[in-house]
Amino acid sequence: MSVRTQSSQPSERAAHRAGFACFVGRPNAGKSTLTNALVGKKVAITSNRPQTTRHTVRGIVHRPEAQLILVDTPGLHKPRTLLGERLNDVVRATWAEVDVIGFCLPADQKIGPGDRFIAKELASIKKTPKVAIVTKTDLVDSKALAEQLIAVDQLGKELGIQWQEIVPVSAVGEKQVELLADLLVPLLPEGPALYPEGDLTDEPEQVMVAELIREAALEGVRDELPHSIAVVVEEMLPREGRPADKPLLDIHANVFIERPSQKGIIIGPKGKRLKDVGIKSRKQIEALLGTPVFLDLHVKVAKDWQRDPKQLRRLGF
Ligand SMILES: Nc1nc2c(ncn2[C@@H]2O[C@H](COP(=O)(O)OP(=O)(O)OP(=O)(O)O)[C@@H](O)[C@H]2O)c(=O)[nH]1
Repeated sequence: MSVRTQSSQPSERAAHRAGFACFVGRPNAGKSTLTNALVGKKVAITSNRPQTTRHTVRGIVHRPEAQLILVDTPGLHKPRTLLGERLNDVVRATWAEVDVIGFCLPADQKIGPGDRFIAKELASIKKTPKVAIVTKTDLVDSKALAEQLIAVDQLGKELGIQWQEIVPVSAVGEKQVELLADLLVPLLPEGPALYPEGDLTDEPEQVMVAELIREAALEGVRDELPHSIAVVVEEMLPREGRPADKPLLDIHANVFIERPSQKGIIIGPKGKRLKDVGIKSRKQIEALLGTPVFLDLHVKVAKDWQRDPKQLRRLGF
């Protein structure tokens, strides 16, 4: 077993590398947080609720010797609806395309059926190199961490997966995040940068804005509601007639729910909840886009959108 704890210096003569990596793992494994920590800016959506990452968001790590493009996928899970099936298809398609897969397993939870389900699927993808990433190491002591590393090693042996590395990291504690990048880079193919320097993601801004609103709308709502919310940004336009040094971006977005009965939950008493969602997501959007924003939110009912292929397409799935 090779568990890395020290950063290595890139050799000066190393060829430039560029390629794609994706993090997989069960919901809440810490994939989005790790993507953010690697990229250094909020691009993927995190939440303490499972399955909030609906869109494939790419974060790009720029280095003098390499460009690492991170594809953040939703968690693979037992599909119960058409949306669930589509999400799993997205995950598998991503696995087949990338240069390296990072399998995230939280340090503070025993390896369970959810992890095994994903690991078995991973074992069937022979060609793509796989790195096991033990996340959230700040939540456990060194003894528990050592046990988890051994369990991950054994899981690989049991299923016939050869981990290229087993790397413990803490995205929140900023531990070993750079090391992880160091270890992923050599697994990428040699080649020039694929994106201009400075790009953090190629996800259309509107999709990222919609995700930020969705993230805010999910907070503090009932357990059954998260899967019933979708957000579509209808329009993003600079306000006309503003002085050049005081721009304002007008954003009009619709928050879709499945049933009229859910409206009250989203809007809250006297509209307070929706107002809070607007304030919170506006701040995030302003931070992301670097410009003051006027955010106009509307709640709409799209009946049973998770089960209706037409609605799914309209909502961007
Ligand atoms: N203490 C600690 N918490 C973490 C760490 N990484 C992630 N978390 C928390 O774990 C929860 C889930 O993290 P996410 O990054 O959203 O997990 P995910 O795997 O992307 O989840 P899905 O989008 O549901 O698949 C959040 O509450 C994070 O704050 C870490 O390194 N340390």
